Amino acid sequence: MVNHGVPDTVIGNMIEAIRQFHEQPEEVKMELYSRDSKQRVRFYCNGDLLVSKAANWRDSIGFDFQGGPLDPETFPSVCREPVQEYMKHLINLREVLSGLLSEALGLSTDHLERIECMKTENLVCHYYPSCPEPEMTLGATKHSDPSSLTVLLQDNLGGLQVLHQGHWVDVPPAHGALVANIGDLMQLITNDKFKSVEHRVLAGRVGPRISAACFFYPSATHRFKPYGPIKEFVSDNLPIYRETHVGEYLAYYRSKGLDGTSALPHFKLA
Ligand SMILES: O=C(O)CCC(=O)C(=O)O
Ligand SMILES: [Fe+2]
Repeated sequence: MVNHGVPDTVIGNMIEAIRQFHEQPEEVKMELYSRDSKQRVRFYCNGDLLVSKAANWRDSIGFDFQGGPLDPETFPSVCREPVQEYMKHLINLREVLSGLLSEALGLSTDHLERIECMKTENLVCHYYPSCPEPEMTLGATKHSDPSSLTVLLQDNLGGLQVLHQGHWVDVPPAHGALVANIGDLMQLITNDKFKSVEHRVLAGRVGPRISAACFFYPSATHRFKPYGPIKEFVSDNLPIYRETHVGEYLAYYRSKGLDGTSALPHFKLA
């Protein structure tokens, strides 16, 4: 447990703003509708709809800061200020977490910062409508995140589960709490010392459920920089993974969709 420093009001405003965006008339949201991940601010339903076998019961609005700052004018006005305010705090939190994770790995405090593996952000704000037959589908199918680290804000409805020793375990919402999840890139660069967490979201009869996932990635200038297991973790062990870069990792991850299998084995050395 870490004091994340994001005031309750900022969290409350953010949840409310996401709700307001998604509860606008369809035609207003459609102005931002895009299935093109190069579109930096976009509204979409099921990022993996065209490659996945089953649809997830949710809509999303994404803000992709990976290519540098976004002009706030491009944000929908209903959520402009709350999103900007929330992201200011998350950027501070990223520094704290980056230091703590480096230390937990036995590296110098600034190690992860220096290799810039969580330098940029992609914020995705989800809306899971109430579902009349929740046992027939999922809010989000089993997956691990492709990022280095994800910081997740969820409202008070619950539904998030993590896979622990073969069992799905609820991550009950705690007022004002954020959840930090290790992503695939972190697992790759730590040569499995940190494991990315497999998780899913149940669909619920009670809704809407609102959440915001902030994915931290290497900086955009490092989109094609090779990342492989950090040398400190391969001195006693063999490297488990080959080098890859964010461009390649995300392209493979997206081509697969959230099909319930991890993208990481594809990058394993034989
Ligand atoms: O909505 C949630 O709690 C989880 C969202 C998530 O796993 C994701 O966006 O990758
Ligand atoms: Fe996720």
